[in-house]
Amino acid sequence: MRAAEQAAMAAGTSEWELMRRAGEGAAQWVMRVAAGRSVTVLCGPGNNGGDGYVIAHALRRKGYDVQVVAPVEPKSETALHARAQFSGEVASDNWLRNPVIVDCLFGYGLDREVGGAFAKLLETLSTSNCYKIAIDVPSAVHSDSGEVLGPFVQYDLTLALGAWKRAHFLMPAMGSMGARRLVRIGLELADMPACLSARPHFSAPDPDAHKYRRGLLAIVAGAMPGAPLLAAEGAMRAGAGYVKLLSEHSHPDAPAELVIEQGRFAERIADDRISAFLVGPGLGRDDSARDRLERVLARKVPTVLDADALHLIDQTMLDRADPAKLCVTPHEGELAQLCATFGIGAEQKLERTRALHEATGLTVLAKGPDTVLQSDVMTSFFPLGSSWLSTAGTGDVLAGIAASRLATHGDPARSCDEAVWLHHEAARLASPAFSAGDLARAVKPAMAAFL
Ligand SMILES: NC(=O)C1=CN([C@@H]2O[C@H](COP(=O)(O)OP(=O)(O)OC[C@H]3O[C@@H](n4cnc5c(N)ncnc54)[C@H](O)[C@@H]3O)[C@@H](O)[C@H]2O)[C@@H](O)CC1
Ligand SMILES: Nc1ncnc2c1ncn2[C@@H]1O[C@H](COP(=O)(O)OP(=O)(O)O)[C@@H](O)[C@H]1O
Ligand SMILES: [K+]
Repeated sequence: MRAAEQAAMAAGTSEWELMRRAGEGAAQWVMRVAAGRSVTVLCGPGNNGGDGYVIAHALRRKGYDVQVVAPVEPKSETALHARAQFSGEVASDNWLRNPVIVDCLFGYGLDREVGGAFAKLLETLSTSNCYKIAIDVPSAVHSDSGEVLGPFVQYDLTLALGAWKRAHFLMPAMGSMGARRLVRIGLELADMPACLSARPHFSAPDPDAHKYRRGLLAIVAGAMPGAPLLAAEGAMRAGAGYVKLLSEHSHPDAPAELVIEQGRFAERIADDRISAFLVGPGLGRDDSARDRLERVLARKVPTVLDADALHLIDQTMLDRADPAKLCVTPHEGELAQLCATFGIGAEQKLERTRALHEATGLTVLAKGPDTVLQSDVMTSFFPLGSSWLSTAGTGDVLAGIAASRLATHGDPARSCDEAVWLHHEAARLASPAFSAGDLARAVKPAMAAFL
């Protein structure tokens, strides 16, 4: 963000002009929400506070009753300029008298725990029943890590200025932001190493399609039958032309359209029409599970690794595989396990995800409310999914969808990206209180949203 702002300034746009665009753009949103009600703007010492004075000035010009509360005077030259323009009341007390509060205490310049008068203001804000708007990021949020460094405030609306920051898509910060909207200020944001995933687009199968051309997915079953069946239910609706379950057991409850192959595993996986594998859900962690995983990895076919496979995989197996064709889909605990296996010391989710990719070459889809995808080219973040997804088996469904997409085109990063969107849309359609089976069945109508 700083680099993009520096580039804009080097090209002739002043910092004041950027602040004016940011503040006036944000003020449009504030007015839409306030709809004539009185507004209090909290202004801090830096340029986030500067934005606050621009917002206050813009509201006042439109006839709004505006109170500014600022514990200290601005420190930066541009913020002082903004302060000088605002001719209304500026108080330094802790009395927030209006029904709409705009928080401009700190933006991405927050670099330490919030204390003193600023913390008191945020505490007052947290207990007030007013409508709360955060400008750029909530003021106690560290914009790079998503950590909350002060009193926790639940906002109704967060207006990101110029570009999304990482904290807009990382927990715990994202959980405090309410609705999130982006205010554009004309920055060039090409070649960013991180982005918000763009909605994917799917097409109907080609006119000359047949089941193998559309992709044959082989799901490796193991000790527990439920998880691979859930994965298969998702996979059959996510694009692959043919989904098979390779299993030693019979599955009397399996749907008729799911082909179950029993018999010698080595022969089954040798079929060169298989365009992707899914290994892990229900696999187990014994020697037989390890043996199956090793054999699949040695095939060097695009593969999704989930659940038990994430506990079994190690460097020796990876040395015999082609990591560029593999994606792993860990939840928090599995990510911790993978980091332990591959000697990664990072603490935070984003750093762990990136370090795991760096160390292994695997495409990493780190699941959770703040899902992060790390591939060779990009870190991707996603809009928030339904919190009803927090139920057992939904990860198996996600793995099935990702493997199905992988079977259709063979690109691990694209598969994971598409799978998150399909999973979220299926969850939206199946909500509320769905089971993993309901979710898998909702993948079919979810597909329609992306055609
Ligand atoms: N630089 C630019 O070109 C633009 C910046 N904009 C705004 O500027 C913000 C960033 O501005 P700044 O870099 O000035 O940073 P901030 O306004 O976020 O705050 C930094 C100031 O707060 C102090 N500070 C940090 N943590 C503190 C704490 N815990 N307790 C007390 N004081 C603390 C710092 O010493 C510094 O004085 C963005 O978030 C955005 O709102 C926008 O106006 C768009 C243009
Ligand atoms: N609170 C939440 N909000 C949004 N998505 C969630 C939430 N909790 C879990 N999820 C999603 O639900 C899925 C859970 O996967 P996982 O933990 O592997 O479950 P399981 O192993 O039971 O299948 C993941 O896709 C995750 O991103
Ligand atoms: K803020």
